[in-house]
Amino acid sequence: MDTIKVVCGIIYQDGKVFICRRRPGKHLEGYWEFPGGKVESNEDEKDSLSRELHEELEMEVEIKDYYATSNYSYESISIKLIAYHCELIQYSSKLTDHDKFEWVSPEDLLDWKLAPADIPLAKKLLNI
Ligand SMILES: Nc1nc2c([nH]c(=O)n2[C@@H]2O[C@H](COP(=O)(O)OP(=O)(O)OP(=O)(O)O)[C@@H](O)[C@H]2O)c(=O)[nH]1
Repeated sequence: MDTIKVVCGIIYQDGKVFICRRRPGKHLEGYWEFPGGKVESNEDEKDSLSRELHEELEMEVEIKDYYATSNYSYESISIKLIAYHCELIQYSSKLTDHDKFEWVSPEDLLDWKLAPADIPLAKKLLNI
């Protein structure tokens, strides 16, 4: 089975975490996710995360430690979602692939309709 490697950021500001909702027309539209995107072949994961956050959100972060990896399998494809802790430097509120964003308390994360591979990352933040 093919595996898609995706990187995402667990981005904090004032104790809250950034999530955004995939816009209509996108795969997984209406689902919330930690932002990021596909890692291109031969691309470093952190470079990829910086690039995606800049392209999709005009967001700059300081990428900190590796956090965790979540694997999720569909019928014909698997997603390997690799997460890094990040600290926000700045963002512009511009959205391209998303139609909404929120800063949420970690304990409220599971109240949002998260994409399937993002759910274990949210649970790990809550130690459940
Ligand atoms: N974060 C996340 N991504 C997922 C999950 N399941 C899943 O298929 N994906 C896919 O992983 C990819 C994430 O990369 P991306 O954000 O660069 O995707 P995209 O749709 O903008 O890229 P594309 O326009 O090249 O398809 C998407 O194709 C997304 O649909 C999931 O549970 N969480």
